Parts: sequence; structure tokens; C-alpha cells
Amino acid sequence: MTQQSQQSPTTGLPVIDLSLADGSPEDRARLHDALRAAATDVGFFQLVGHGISAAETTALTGAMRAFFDLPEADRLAVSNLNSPHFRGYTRTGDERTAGAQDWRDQLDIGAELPPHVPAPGEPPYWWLEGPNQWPDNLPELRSAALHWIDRLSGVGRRLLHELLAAIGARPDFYDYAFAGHPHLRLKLVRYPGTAPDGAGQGVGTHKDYGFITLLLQDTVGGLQVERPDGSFLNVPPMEGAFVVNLGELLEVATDGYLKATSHRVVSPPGARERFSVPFFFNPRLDAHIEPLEFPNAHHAPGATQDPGNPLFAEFGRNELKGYLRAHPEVTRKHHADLLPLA
Ligand SMILES: O=C(O)CCC(=O)C(=O)O
Ligand SMILES: [Fe+2]
Repeated sequence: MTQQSQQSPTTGLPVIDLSLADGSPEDRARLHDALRAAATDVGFFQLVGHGISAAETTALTGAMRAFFDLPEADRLAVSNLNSPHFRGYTRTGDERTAGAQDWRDQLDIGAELPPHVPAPGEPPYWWLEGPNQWPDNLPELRSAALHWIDRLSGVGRRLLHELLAAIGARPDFYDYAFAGHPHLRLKLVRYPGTAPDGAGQGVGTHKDYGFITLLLQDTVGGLQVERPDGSFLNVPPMEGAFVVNLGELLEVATDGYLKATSHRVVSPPGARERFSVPFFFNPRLDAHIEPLEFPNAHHAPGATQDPGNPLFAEFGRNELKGYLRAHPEVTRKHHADLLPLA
């Protein structure tokens, strides 16, 4: 079987081996064919050959479990309600997607920078830049999470280069957007079973805001990708692989040639827990995403026009819109004046 037609045995989702980027010209051509097919078809794939070791993964997932095992009071001590920068812990029920309650709790982490309170005349998205909140007595959480951000940003950069090459663009076309302080984000997420109302919304249907998401999921399952006909396809766990999906900026960048893929998580049954770690490979907040130059640019269908979810070429505007919507308690407490942007 050729790499190009390699598929995950359980779903038919493409499996992409990033290590082919270091191989022969034929290997690279196979990689690019497979990437182009995956990105223009379902927009979701499993990534192997990424170079992240099992030991690095275990360090992260171990620290994550230790965090969720803390007494609730310790988790609430790092509540994102303390943070006008949307960093910290969101308790179950406080997050909303597509206007409905998600049933998950999570720790929002990002590149660690001093708080950036926007000066008069500066765009409000600078609020998103700021320090993380870490629990006392769990130093391994900070080191594992920051290590993960560092390592996965390397994977994201390589993958973006290969993806751009795969559609005939210059691999470094968007390097300018990541120069300086890219707005890299990480979430440690727990789905604590099904909500008492039985709705089953772990996280509602949405698109991610940046270029590329690299997701680590445990063995429980529940992630689903939406197909153009409105049906949903399961994305079952695959040991050692990251689930990759494309975000809104790639749709904007390619004028809809590549589509941001809508996805959701169905709650695990009963009281079963599921853990996941999405990493968002985002550019600088003030990066302006120029239209990508590539051979098919003239045939691109245009980015999705959804009056309920406008897509902005300036990344920070997309990201701020998303956070204001998803975290209404933080918004009410710290940013009531920004509600019109949500
Ligand atoms: O938990 C998952 O599998 C997906 C999470 C997700 O889509 C998100 O947080 O953006
Ligand atoms: Fe997502």
C-alpha cells in the first residue's frame, strides 16, 4: 500500500507521515500528494512521524491528570475569572459554543508574556496577551505545558510549510506572521461524562481560529468532524498520532480553497471521563493574513460568508471574537465594553 492511500483502519481518515519530509524527492512528493488530498477533502487527518516522543506525551498527560485530580478549590484558585487575558481554569458549564453550554472543564494556557493592557487607540485583542495562571505545588505542569508549546510549535511550523508546498505555494509565505511573539495556545481539557440535561454537548460545533490545530486525544473517542452534507464522521483515537484540523486563517488565506473544518465533541456516556489537549498553532495577534499566492488561487471559491461568524484577516480580531463568545463570565466581568465585538 502506498503512503498516499494509507488510511486509519477504523475511519478512513487519512494518515500523514511528516517524517517523509526528510526523505527522498519521491517521499516528499508522496507526502505532498497525501497532504493536498487530506486538506482539500475532509480537512482532518491523523499525523504520525511528528517526532514527539511517548515520554514527552506522558509527561504532559501525567501533569494534566494531576491538575484535574486537585481539589476543586485549588483549580478554582486559578480560575480564568481572575484573568482579563482569558488564561486559567474554566469550570464545567461556564463555556459556551454555538450559543449552548459545553460540558467540559479546562485549563487555558498560552505563550507566557507580561500583561498587555491595550493603550488608547490600540486594538482590544491585546488583552489576550498576558501571563498564565499555575497552581501552587504542581511545578511539573508548567514545565510540561511550556515544553509542549515549544515542541508543537516546531511541528506546526513544519507542517504548515509542507502544506503550503503541497498546494504549490512558497513554504515560508506566512513566516512573517509568526515572527516575534506568535499567539500559541494550549488547552488541557476534561469531558466529565454527560451533562445532567442529557444534551451530550462536550463542545459544540465550531471551527478553530488559527492556522492549524494539533490535538492529542485519549482512547475514549467522541470527536467528530462535519461533512459538507451536514453529517458527522467519528475521529477515533489513534495511538501516537495527532489529529490535525485546519483553522479559519487557512480558509481566509486561501480564499476558501482550504476550508476550516467544523467539528464537535459528543460527551462520553454516563460518568466516563475523556481528556484531550488541543494545541493551536496561531500567528501573532496583529498578523495580517495576506492572500496566499498559489496556482489555484484564481479558482478558489471564496471564504465562507456567515453573518453569524465573520472571518477576519487580522488574526487577533478572530481570536478575541471567539474568546468573548466562549467565556461569557470572563467577558461580563472584565470586558463588558467589548460585548459588541462578540
Ligand atoms: O477535545 C477535542 O477532541 C476537541 C476540542 C476542540 O475542538 C477545541 O477545544 O477546539
Ligand atoms: Fe476545536
